[in-house]
Amino acid sequence: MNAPVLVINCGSSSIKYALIDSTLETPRLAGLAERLGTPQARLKGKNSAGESFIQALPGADHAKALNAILDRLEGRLPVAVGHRIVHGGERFTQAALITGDVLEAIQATAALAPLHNPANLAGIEATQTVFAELPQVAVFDTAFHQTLPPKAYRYALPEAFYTEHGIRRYGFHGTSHAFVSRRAAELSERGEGGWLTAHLGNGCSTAAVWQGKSVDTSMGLTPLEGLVMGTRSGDVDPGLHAHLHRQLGWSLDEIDDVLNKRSGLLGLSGLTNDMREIEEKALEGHAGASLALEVFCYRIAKSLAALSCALPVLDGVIFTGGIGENSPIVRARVLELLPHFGFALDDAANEATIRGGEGAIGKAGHTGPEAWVIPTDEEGRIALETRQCLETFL
Ligand SMILES: Nc1ncnc2c1ncn2[C@@H]1O[C@H](COP(=O)(O)OP(=O)(O)O)[C@@H](O)[C@H]1O
Ligand SMILES: CC(=O)OP(=O)(O)O
Ligand SMILES: [Mg+2]
Repeated sequence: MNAPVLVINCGSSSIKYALIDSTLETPRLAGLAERLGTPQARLKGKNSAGESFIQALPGADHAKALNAILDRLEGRLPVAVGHRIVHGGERFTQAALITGDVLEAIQATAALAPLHNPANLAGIEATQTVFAELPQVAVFDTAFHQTLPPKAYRYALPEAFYTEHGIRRYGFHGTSHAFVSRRAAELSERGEGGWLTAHLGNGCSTAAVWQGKSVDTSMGLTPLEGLVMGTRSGDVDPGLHAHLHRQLGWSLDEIDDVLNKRSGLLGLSGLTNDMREIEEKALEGHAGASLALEVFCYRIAKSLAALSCALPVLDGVIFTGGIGENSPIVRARVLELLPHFGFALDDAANEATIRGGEGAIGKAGHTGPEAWVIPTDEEGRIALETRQCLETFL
């Protein structure tokens, strides 16, 4: 089965797409429809020759954007569509062929990922209209973390919260943590062993992976728990909600909005959610940007140290995502904050590993835990799981 899979990652106002064949070749026919539903809506991407294009799609909705994407596939018809679905609850431990029953289950978890699942569902609906004959597969961010033991996934809350309402830690970015930990097992002489993974993009999370299985992770019931992110606060005192409500009169929607959309790097710096700009301004001496960078790195280090408790042996740490792949400053600062772990950073390798570079950034011959940069490939992994699902079910 060599025909390509169309991978779709639908957000509330954007659709990321990639057409991926079974060899996972690059450059890929891939792109992003953004600002959907506004006069500035546009499609930008790369054709199969690797050339960039931008196409204005004023006022386009998801369905219109999908039609424009279809026109950009250069006549290569996909064999299936693979959708990134952020929350799959406890039901989905692997990818699933999308049937009426599966759609209902995804709808039922929408309340647990209000920023992500409703948009994912809109994407499935629009895709089912535009690509009516193609099988559609759901690949879940939560699936890889379904191997967490109860001590890692249960909150210390009354039992009925879990048994009656499904309130537990689920974890996200599973395709990315799975991809980079498998890749490290291939690249490193240490093999599967125990790896800490740090996915640092707009959303950020860490995971502990023991012998290929996720055993703990920083995100929880929703993708708000854990690290400092672009606009998300990550962990705060749970008492904050009652305080904001009782003392300051904030509504639940306002609290949700500030923690998800106005906090993180943006909130701390008062400037931006973009790490490139944070680094630039911090270098110029901007106090807010410097603090944002410091808190961001400290919280990653603290999370990695905590997750190391889930591993019998620590073989190494892996950085990935837009920040993890491109920021030698963040990687160096995080490792400096973990002196007891015995990492040995090779400064030259760290500085040189950017823009899609893959490799070890620890000193050669060092016997302590390794440090790696591994570019993630969530789309490639979704295409692979989509193919495997088709082979099982069709
Ligand atoms: N050269 C760079 N240096 C530092 N940060 C970078 C660099 N390039 C990209 N980033 C950061 O990566 C983040 C986006 O990560 P990415 O994985 O692309 O996001 P998403 O989660 O939306 O896929 C942004 O904070 C961006 O500033
Ligand atoms: C789950 C999550 O945080 O996803 P993203 O990084 O795409 O926002
Ligand atoms: Mg990304």
